[in-house]
Amino acid sequence: MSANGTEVTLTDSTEMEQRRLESSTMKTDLETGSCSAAIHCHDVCRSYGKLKVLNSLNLTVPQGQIYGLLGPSGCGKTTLLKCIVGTLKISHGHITVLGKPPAFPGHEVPGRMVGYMPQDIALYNEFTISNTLWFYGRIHGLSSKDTEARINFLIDFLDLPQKNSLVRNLSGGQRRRVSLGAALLQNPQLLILDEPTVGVDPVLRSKIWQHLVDIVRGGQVSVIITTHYIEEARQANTVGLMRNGRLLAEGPPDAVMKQHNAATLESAFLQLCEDFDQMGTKQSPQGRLLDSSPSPDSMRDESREPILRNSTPENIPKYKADWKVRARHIIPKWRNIAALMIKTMVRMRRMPGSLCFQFLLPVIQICLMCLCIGGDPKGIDVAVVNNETSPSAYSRTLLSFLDNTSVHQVNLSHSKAFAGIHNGEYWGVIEFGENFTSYLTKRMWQPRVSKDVVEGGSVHVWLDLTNRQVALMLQKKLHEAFEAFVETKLGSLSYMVAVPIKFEKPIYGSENTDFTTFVTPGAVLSITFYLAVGLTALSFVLERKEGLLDRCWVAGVSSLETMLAHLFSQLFVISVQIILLLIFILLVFKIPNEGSLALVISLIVLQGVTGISFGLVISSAIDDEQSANQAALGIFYPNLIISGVIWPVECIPYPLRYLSLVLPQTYASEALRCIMYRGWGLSRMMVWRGFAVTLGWNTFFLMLATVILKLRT
Ligand SMILES: Nc1ncnc2c1ncn2[C@@H]1O[C@H](COP(=O)(O)OP(=O)(O)OP(=O)(O)O)[C@@H](O)[C@H]1O
Repeated sequence: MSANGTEVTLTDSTEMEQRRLESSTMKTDLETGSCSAAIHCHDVCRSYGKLKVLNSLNLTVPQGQIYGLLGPSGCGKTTLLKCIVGTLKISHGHITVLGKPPAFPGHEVPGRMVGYMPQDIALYNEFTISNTLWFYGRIHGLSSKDTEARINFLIDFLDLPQKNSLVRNLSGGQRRRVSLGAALLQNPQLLILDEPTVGVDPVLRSKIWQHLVDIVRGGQVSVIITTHYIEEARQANTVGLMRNGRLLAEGPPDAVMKQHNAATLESAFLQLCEDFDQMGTKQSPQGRLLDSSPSPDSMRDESREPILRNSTPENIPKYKADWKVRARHIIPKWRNIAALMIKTMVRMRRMPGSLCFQFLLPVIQICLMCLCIGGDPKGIDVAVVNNETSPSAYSRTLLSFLDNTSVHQVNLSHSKAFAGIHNGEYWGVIEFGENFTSYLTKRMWQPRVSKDVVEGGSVHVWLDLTNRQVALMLQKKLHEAFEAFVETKLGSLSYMVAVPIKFEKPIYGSENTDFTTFVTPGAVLSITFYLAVGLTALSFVLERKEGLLDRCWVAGVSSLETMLAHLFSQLFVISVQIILLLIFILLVFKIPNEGSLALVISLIVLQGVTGISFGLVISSAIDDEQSANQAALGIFYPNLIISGVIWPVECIPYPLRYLSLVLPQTYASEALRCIMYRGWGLSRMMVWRGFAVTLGWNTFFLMLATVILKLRT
């Protein structure tokens, strides 16, 4: 069938001839990059799970033309555009864009050659219009002068508000125009615009179309545009009418209308849909929804090939884009990393509250920990039953040595004291017999005494052992009080009643070491690690959800560059956090540091990097904030508990202890304790092992995140 000189129906034989041509000329064209079509899609299939969205689709966007891709909502237009720019992989078929498959090594698609405006707004809300355009200008390597000139042109052309206006304060239509501006910025050879005119007033819509007509006039620029306003696509050189993942027709708008004797493109499209539905009902009652066929080829249905097709011999594409390789530039570009880092800094500056919170949160956490964990309990109520009445009785002297900040003595009768402890009012009962002083004197001075003397000369203590920390403190305070009492009464002879075990000066650490001292190094590492995980895990998830990651990728930013830029920016935040943390633990809470401060800082920074890398893994693998949060929170307690941060690893039962040892913070916490409390350096195994394990995890997480991100973009 021929509607005019350029339109022919594709037959089986021409299809076969085309395939033959494709395979024979593939090599040459990949090498030269020459192709008369700006975009050529051949037999393209793409599914989301069982849902077949693109179904053996063939499409050709001629060089230097506007191609209007039309179709009802959900027919697969956006999916097709994503496959064309390379953010989605196709499951079957071939695509060439400007002569080579998308993401072909060395090809600037994705990159400077393509301007992509996704359907989602995909703009950073904290940016101004100017920040947005500068950001893409940097990525495309435009000079400052060119960027400035293009920004001024686009602001004027797209009728944008002042360039210092924040994106978050713009209306939906204004944002869409900024997004279009970002796609037009570098004057790309190919423009891929997904519904650029939605929410744009008719005057501006016609201005945008006029601009597209102007830019393709020279024959160098090609445009593929999707729109819901079918009639506006009459200004396109070619339209493609899509339905259920297939192209129903492709050709100049007038020819499409003429062929269907329709007065409007819309009615031509309606008629095509009806024809297609009739054919579909006869041939396939199930339609296209369920992909039950294993072979895409077997699903080819030639009767559903485009009814109109622009397929002169010159624009039959000669390629085969069977490239599994999605590598682009392997060596990261500093230009892209710098652009992404500047982006993060600008966003941080625009959110001072959030930045302060990020800086202060670790300090608040460590302060709370040092203040609330590890100290002695205070003001513990203890019932005292003293059956001695004399003011000079030893019992009174002994009680006077009991630390009264920790122990609050309540003098009671025996019955009231026991009633109180049973009612939970007191943590213990301390009782002295009526002859305590005389019996104790006998015990001190006489070598042999009866059991009754020993009994009567003892302090009797009943404890509520339901709170181990309180009970241990009471035992310790009673021992200290007794030692002080003996010292007072016996002076230089006090050794006579001392326990025959003498604790000499400690080799490492101080005699007054407390639980806070043990827990602080591990807590510092955990806090740094988890804050980094939290901040990172969400950032990528949100960027991906808003289409920002895809947009950067299409602009030419690789996964590795995204990772490195995020890592470097977060290092800045971590550095400030660590400086504040160290000031507080060393200067305010006086936690000792016998070792090298440089080693302490390095280990904490490296643990922060471990947190960032792990956050990157979470955000690369998970798509929504809730699941990312759950993953980050889910590992928090198990990791904290079995890393030996709060309780020694030596208490962990065996199979779990092996797991504990391979976790990122177990050896690192031990190493930090060795540096800070033993003053050890890198020559000690316990120190270098902490560094080695941390570095190992960093490398593993970063590689894993890069691979996941690469596979998923
Ligand atoms: N990530 C996804 N996972 C699963 N299904 C998806 C996904 N993205 C799109 N789809 C489905 O694929 C089909 C085609 O979607 P697509 O966004 O390509 O349509 P469209 O033609 O661009 O629609 P519209 O004009 O409304 O934007 C729809 O049925 C949609 O629900």
